[in-house]
Amino acid sequence: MSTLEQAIRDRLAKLIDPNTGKDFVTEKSLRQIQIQGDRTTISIDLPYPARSQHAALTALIADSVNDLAGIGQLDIQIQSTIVSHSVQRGIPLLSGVKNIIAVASGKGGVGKSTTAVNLALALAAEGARVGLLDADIYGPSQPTMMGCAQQRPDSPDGKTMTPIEHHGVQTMSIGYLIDPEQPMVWRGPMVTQALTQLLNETRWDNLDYLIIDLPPGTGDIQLTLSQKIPVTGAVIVTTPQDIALLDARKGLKMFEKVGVPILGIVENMSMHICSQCGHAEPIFGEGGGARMSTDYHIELLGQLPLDISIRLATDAGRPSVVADPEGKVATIYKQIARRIAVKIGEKSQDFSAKFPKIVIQNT
Ligand SMILES: Nc1ncnc2c1ncn2[C@@H]1O[C@H](COP(=O)(O)OP(=O)(O)OP(=O)(O)O)[C@@H](O)[C@H]1O
Repeated sequence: MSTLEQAIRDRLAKLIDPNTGKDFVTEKSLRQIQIQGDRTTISIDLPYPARSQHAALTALIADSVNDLAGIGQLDIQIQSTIVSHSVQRGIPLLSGVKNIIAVASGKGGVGKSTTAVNLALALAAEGARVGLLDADIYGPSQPTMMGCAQQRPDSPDGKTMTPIEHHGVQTMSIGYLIDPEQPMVWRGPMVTQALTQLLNETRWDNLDYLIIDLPPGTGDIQLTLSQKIPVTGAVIVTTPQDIALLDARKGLKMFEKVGVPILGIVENMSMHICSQCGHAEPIFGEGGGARMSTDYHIELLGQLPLDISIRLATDAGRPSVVADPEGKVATIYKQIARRIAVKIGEKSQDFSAKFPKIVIQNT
């Protein structure tokens, strides 16, 4: 290793990636340093998608090494590689999907589907390949929120379905297959079967992340699903209200029971901001998510205001991250999505596909 290469490595070993809080050497994202004549190329390979961060990271790295003697013309290349991470023991990974993120809530109406759809869009905006499975079988709202309620999935082989791609996300929902006017009167085991079928019989195309919008609650359906689906981590959506928090706590316990790690809590409808005067009022209480996060040592990933623009955007089939990508709300969703991706990137990798299966036979 040349003196210059060592000097660059030493600088990057002290430089903190603001997204992970770790230096570039510890987070193993420094892939290569190439010095050819008066040209230096530094290649960074991040474990999380970060298109919106490329300019800031490039400037940060350039600033930290620019003064080194002999660096010449500096070229900083940043890319992301998302790999599969471990899931519950004994459950095989799903073909075409690297990581599954379950979005859950203890009770209905807290904004779980709105959060799931915006997180999926935020990860896609950062450059990841993303899918969204609407498992909210009693109230499939994703087709409307994603603006593709009129579409029907194709089944070229008559056995599997091609997901419907919209706003850059591959989607599947029971809502595409049933008459939305007909109430669903399915019992627990039928729901679980329908959902696992929907998940397994969709031809997910090389996804980095599949977001699953789980049915609300913590009953048998949710428990069975979390035992059958290979989940990398779960996100719990709650409002700051006590009752919603009590239910969210049950959600935490449920995932703990089946060995699914909790990536964090999203507090929705944290504060109402008056569209007329800008006055902020905590309609659903204050600080609940933060208390829960402290009590259970779980990260509070972010807080969304109760904002009419969020409802209008999802009703119109263009969720906030698509409708106003640089707006305040989209920025919060993108921050939450990045935190989730970083947390997944820190988890241990799943090597099951890389190692041969060892079978010990008794003779
Ligand atoms: N932060 C917010 N500000 C304003 N409206 C919101 C917000 N979050 C969600 N909503 C609206 O609240 C309603 C319920 O949201 P959503 O369908 O996402 O909840 P849910 O928890 O998935 O409900 P369910 O599980 O019963 O389907 C929707 O009309 C949505 O547009």
